[in-house]
Amino acid sequence: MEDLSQTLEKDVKILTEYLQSTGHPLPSFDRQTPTVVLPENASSDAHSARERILDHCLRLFQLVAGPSEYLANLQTGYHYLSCLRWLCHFRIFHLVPLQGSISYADLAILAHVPEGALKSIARMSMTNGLFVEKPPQHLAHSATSAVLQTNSGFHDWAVFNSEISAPTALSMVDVHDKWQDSLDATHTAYNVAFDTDTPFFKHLSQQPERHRQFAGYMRAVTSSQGTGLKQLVDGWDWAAVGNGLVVDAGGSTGHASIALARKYPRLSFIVEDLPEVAAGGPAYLASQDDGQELSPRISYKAHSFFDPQPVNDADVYLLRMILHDWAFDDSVRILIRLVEALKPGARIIIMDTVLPNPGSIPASKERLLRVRDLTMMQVFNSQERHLEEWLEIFAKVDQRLKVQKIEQPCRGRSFISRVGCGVIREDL
Ligand SMILES: C[S@@+](CC[C@H](N)C(=O)[O-])C[C@H]1O[C@@H](n2cnc3c(N)ncnc32)[C@H](O)[C@@H]1O
Repeated sequence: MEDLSQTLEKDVKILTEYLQSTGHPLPSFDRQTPTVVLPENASSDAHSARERILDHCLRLFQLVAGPSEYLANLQTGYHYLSCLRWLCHFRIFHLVPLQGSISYADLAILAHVPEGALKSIARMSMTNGLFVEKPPQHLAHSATSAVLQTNSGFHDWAVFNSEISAPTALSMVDVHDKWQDSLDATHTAYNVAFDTDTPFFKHLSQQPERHRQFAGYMRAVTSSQGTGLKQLVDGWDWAAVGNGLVVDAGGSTGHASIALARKYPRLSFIVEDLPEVAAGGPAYLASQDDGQELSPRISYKAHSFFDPQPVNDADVYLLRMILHDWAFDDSVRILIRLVEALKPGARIIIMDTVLPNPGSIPASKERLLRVRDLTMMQVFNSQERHLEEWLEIFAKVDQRLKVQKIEQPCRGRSFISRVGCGVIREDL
């Protein structure tokens, strides 16, 4: 315990000195605090210190709570999520004003909810950083709860996690009772939880509000510290592609292509996704401040990556956070469609997680990768993969495929490790 607290003290000093010397605000519970503590381009020492602080705080908490308080603390996780769902559903994040406060009594009338329940749920959420009670019997935003009003992607993320991901996770037992060894994309915890035999993305596409929410969820994931687009934009030598064409396969409404287009003005992009998703792309692009300027270089195409690839003159085919959604055989099929379309010198860039060995990175980081691994299993019967598992997929696609380069952008400082993996046909 003392060792951990001594290291913690040193790291707090490193982080504080960095923030002060660069004019960034210190972390605070103040309502106006920035949503990100350290900018992505901060020094790697500062990022490493912050990561160690997170990890040591977690370990100190577990150490001092001791085994006897383990279960009591476990309860907070599912209660925080059910409170989050309730607060989103009754629009509490939007009804509490960004400036000042509102009394519980007035808020209960506006939200059409019982005042007593509102108080209990808000007060539980306050123990987790959402809202503050200031003055007494009045609710005001904290910096974190305010983001759930001001950033629609984060609100979508909260709804999606509490309404879809949490019930899915709780159905793991039922799915493995029912289908022990099946890797079928319709034999998942999601299928059990939502009583459907339709695979996730198809099921989503049948519910317009849900698939809109999922696009927001993806944008929120992309703007969180550690999973940001900076790793995509700076983690590969895109400038070397010159004035080439990039196909962003499964590119949602185009946030990754937009980020790349901003930094690399010579590149152009075709964002492909399922018809319902691709249809929302132009409006999303138009909603960007520079949307008009970028639009000549970004177009959208309804296309399933299981069908023959219609664009065969691209220089890069990007699969960002795609293959982890698909089990081995489907991942092979998706890649085969791209290999068929590769012109000489073209490449496939895969941006996905390469899992570390258990215990080889701090638990505060590893647990977020494991969340993703479990989510892939629960929703798609897929998984996050270790390097050997990636190599097995590539070998099955085409023996001529070779991995050209594997990069871990921002090594040791990204909150979630992502690896860019360039694959190119050997004979081209
Ligand atoms: C996890 S999201 C990744 C989105 C984006 N590439 C990113 O990095 O944020 C997976 C995307 O794959 C799309 N998708 C699912 N099935 C597809 C298919 N058969 N063909 C094309 N896109 C598909 C989904 O609609 C969704 O936008």
